[in-house]
Amino acid sequence: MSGKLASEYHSWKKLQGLYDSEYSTLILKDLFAQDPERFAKFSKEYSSTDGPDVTFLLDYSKNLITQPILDTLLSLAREAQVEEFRDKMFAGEHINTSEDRAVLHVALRNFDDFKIQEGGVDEVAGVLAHIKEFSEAVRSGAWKGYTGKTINTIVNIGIGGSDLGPVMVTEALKAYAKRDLTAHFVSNIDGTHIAETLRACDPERTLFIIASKTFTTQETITNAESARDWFLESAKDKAHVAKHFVALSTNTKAVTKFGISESNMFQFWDWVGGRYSLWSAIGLSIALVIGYDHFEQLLKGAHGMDKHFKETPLEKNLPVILGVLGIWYNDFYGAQTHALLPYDQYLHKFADYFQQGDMESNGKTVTKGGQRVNYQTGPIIWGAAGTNGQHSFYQLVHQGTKLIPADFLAPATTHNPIAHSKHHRILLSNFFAQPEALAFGKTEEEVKKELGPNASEVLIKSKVFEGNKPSNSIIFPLLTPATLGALIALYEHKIFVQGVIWGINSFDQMGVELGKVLAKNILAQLEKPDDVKGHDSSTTGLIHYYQRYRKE
Ligand SMILES: O=P(O)(O)OC[C@H]1O[C@@H](O)[C@H](O)[C@@H](O)[C@@H]1O
Repeated sequence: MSGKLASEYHSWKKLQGLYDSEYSTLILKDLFAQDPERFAKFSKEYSSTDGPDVTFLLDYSKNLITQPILDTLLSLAREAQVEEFRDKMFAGEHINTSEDRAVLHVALRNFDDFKIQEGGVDEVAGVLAHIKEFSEAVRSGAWKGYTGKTINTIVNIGIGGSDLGPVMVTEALKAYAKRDLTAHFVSNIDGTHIAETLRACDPERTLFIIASKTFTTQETITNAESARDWFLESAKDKAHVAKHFVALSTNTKAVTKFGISESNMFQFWDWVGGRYSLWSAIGLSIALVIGYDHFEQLLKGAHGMDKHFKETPLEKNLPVILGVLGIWYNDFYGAQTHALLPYDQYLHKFADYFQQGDMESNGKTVTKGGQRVNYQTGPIIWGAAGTNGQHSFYQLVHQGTKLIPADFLAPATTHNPIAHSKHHRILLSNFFAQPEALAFGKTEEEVKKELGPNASEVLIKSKVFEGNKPSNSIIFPLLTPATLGALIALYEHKIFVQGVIWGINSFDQMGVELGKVLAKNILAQLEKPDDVKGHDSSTTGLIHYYQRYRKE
């Protein structure tokens, strides 16, 4: 972020010119026909340079680009000082300017490789050791509940970044899970969430993990208090809380006030953003479910990607390539959304996770310098696991009027090769087929030939696929903890690159505050109709309607 609006950059203007003059000739079918080397030119294999072996292929050849367009997109990244800002992030500079904070989730998975200056960074190893010791004690059965029984259930109580990362990763790495330890995740303030979860829990064998960076989040604290009340109905003595409640937080004072002792608190620091916190103490539930060693592999896989992002020239830098391709569609093609489509059931929460990761980071209208942008910023992120999506929303992606750039992800091999991997081969055939269909479509001539001479004009038209829909494909050998770590870090850095180009602060989240303030005010007015004051007629009418049915 050089203080300019992105649209003021020379490369931005050049891209607009390229779009205007070449848009109509950017036809994937032609681009592939013209250049037999297109796949070789526009695909890259990632291989980690240290730590656990991670490799994957990123194929970005099915994008509406030529080499000059990609070069100009990379010039834009350079002009926006992506490299300088990346280096500032890794150096611990306070690039989260509105909150005057460093942005150092990379320090949580650094293992002493990069030199990072910031208070707390030297405590990371100690917290990891605490996570290791505690998770091993619980998993081995050495940690006992208040009646001397082992723990067989964990309940992570958190929301947003204190929930979505652990949920996504524990689902993604279920193949590595300890099967006799059940994990629940309670996030919603709706009492149904905690009530239904507690029905499945035995107070003598349940560990509650209260995950909250601030330890002030209304949903989390209310759910935690209800869990504690439920626990004490059986345990009676408050002293037993120590064996069944731990906290993950930056706020020691609030944690101890809640009744959790400091020795059962896992610390992290204000330079860890909530949506970047699964690598921190917030990952305790992950370590409990998959074991500390696998958790460390996850971190090391991410570190490998950090190294790639930090040290690779922009032309070969995968997060940068994904970032600028996203800008091309978002800002020049006018695409509103971006779909994440993993062909892996284990990754069924991947898009949910990056809804917060991307949309809370880059859903901003004002630059770091306080100017209103005159271009689009963060896209709407959505998606679902393949092949389920094919039977629901793909119709619109293929034949609707909207351009939806998509990323397809899949493992070449599966943890569950049932029926001699028949399922997996069918899954992968769809993973290969969908981007092909999106890119190349089906012409009217092809449809006519298929339907024969008697087909009606209307039927023919309805079966045409215009194609020319862009996508990236990412294929990796197997979904291991280290591979998942690298993939998450890939997307984190993509989001970073885009935020720098748009000139926004990707690391605050002021936009979630107003609703919280209004809800607090309304909560105090819910009892009596006469208390309802200061609202528009719609809000007042809605609250009055509720009051007709209100119960204790
Ligand atoms: O971990 P905490 O402090 O309870 O916060 C949970 C979430 O709270 C939300 O309000 C924030 O927008 C998220 O970024 C955050 O992850």
